[in-house]
Amino acid sequence: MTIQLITVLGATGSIGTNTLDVVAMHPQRYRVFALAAHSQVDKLFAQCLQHKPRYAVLIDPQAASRLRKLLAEAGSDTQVLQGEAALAEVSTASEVDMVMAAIVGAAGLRPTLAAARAGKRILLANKESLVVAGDLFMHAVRESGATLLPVDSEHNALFQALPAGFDGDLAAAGVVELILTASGGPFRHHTLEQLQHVTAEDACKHPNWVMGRKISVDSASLMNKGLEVIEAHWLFNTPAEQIKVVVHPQSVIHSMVRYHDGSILAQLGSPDMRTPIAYAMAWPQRIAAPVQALDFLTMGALTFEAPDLQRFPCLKLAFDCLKAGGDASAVMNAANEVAVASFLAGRIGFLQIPQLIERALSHSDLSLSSDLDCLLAKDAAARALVSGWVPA
Ligand SMILES: NC(=O)C1=CN([C@@H]2O[C@H](COP(=O)(O)OP(=O)(O)OC[C@H]3O[C@@H](n4cnc5c(N)ncnc54)[C@H](OP(=O)(O)O)[C@@H]3O)[C@@H](O)[C@H]2O)C=CC1
Ligand SMILES: CC(=O)[C@@H](O)[C@H](O)COP(=O)(O)O
Ligand SMILES: [Mn+2]
Repeated sequence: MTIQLITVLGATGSIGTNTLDVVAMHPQRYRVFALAAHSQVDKLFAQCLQHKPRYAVLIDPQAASRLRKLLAEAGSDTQVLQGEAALAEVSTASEVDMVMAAIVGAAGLRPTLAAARAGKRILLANKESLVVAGDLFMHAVRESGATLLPVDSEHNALFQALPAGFDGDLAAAGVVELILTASGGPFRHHTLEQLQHVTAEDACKHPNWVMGRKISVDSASLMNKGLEVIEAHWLFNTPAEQIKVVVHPQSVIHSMVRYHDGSILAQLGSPDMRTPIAYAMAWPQRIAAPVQALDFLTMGALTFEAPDLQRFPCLKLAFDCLKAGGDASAVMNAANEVAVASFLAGRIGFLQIPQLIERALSHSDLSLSSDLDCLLAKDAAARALVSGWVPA
């Protein structure tokens, strides 16, 4: 078996760490080419000692200098690169077979797009790449012949439940609709009054998944599901009208595909990202993943309910932006990133997140452009607007 080389963008995060768990379980199959992060030196240093990548990348120059010193003292051969351009370098190098795209937020777009343009096998966790620039990203994948494999648990489930070789023709595949499951987050039973007082710590206590702080807040506001609706639209060429969201608090069914003949195909599993990560790494084969097997006899009832758009308006905002097209989703995403960071920093309340996004959308001159520079300019403008509205 030939060993495949992987670059992990966002190596120190929740998805990055889970990816390295799967890599460590299959040393005869995978080896790390590069590990990249923003500024977490100590964690990246430990990962470099364990996985011995050829390159380590940090965005922050001081952090990169410190890592370089630590690795030299430890006698490591890993070379440290710094800055955004290095992310693209380690994602497009000719030796690289696959890129795990697990940087959080729109910051992940440029290197992931570079990997797409270079025709790599992309394991896509960074849903924001598709939310900001889905049209041009999918175009780049088609042009280069890159292989795009969804890691996000719902989209990985949909990919597994769609026919093999699905080419985006829903009617030909007999598909009626995609059904995304949502846990409902930690505030599923909260009233609007209670939602006024929740803290960042409350929001980061997801009932089923252990994840980074930004996506945890998105799950709590249902913006995560909104981002995922847009992600599903681009990945599976599915219009908003054929994407449904159902709240399923147990997070056992990861999503479903409804077919014309009345069949519904679902993918089930323990809520552990190492399953979709292993699936994407090995596809079309399957490899073992270090996850707990699902036990039907102890899991209890699986339940379903409709999402409440009054208490969680972010989901409706995302559907509206998808229907509007052009740069609306990029503006929404940028406003959400600033609002979530402000909430995590204790500067705004939870209910201000959708309010700030709505305000940003109504103050932006939305267009139907899908040009990268235009999208990035809209992203920057929305960030500046929302930052100006948040108390220091
Ligand atoms: N966590 C999960 O279970 C799931 C996550 N996803 C998606 O995967 C992505 C990653 O999520 P998650 O792992 O939870 O996030 P984390 O916050 O846990 O990790 C984020 C990673 O990105 C790095 N990073 C942040 N900003 C930059 C930047 N500007 N340039 C380079 N690297 C950067 C961080 O580095 P540092 O540590 O140095 O700051 C860290 O390695 C998100 O898009 C999320 O929506 C999708 C499905 C499930
Ligand atoms: C693990 C994963 O894919 C997350 O995106 C997860 O889906 C979050 O859960 P909810 O957004 O459904 O609460
Ligand atoms: Mn998900």
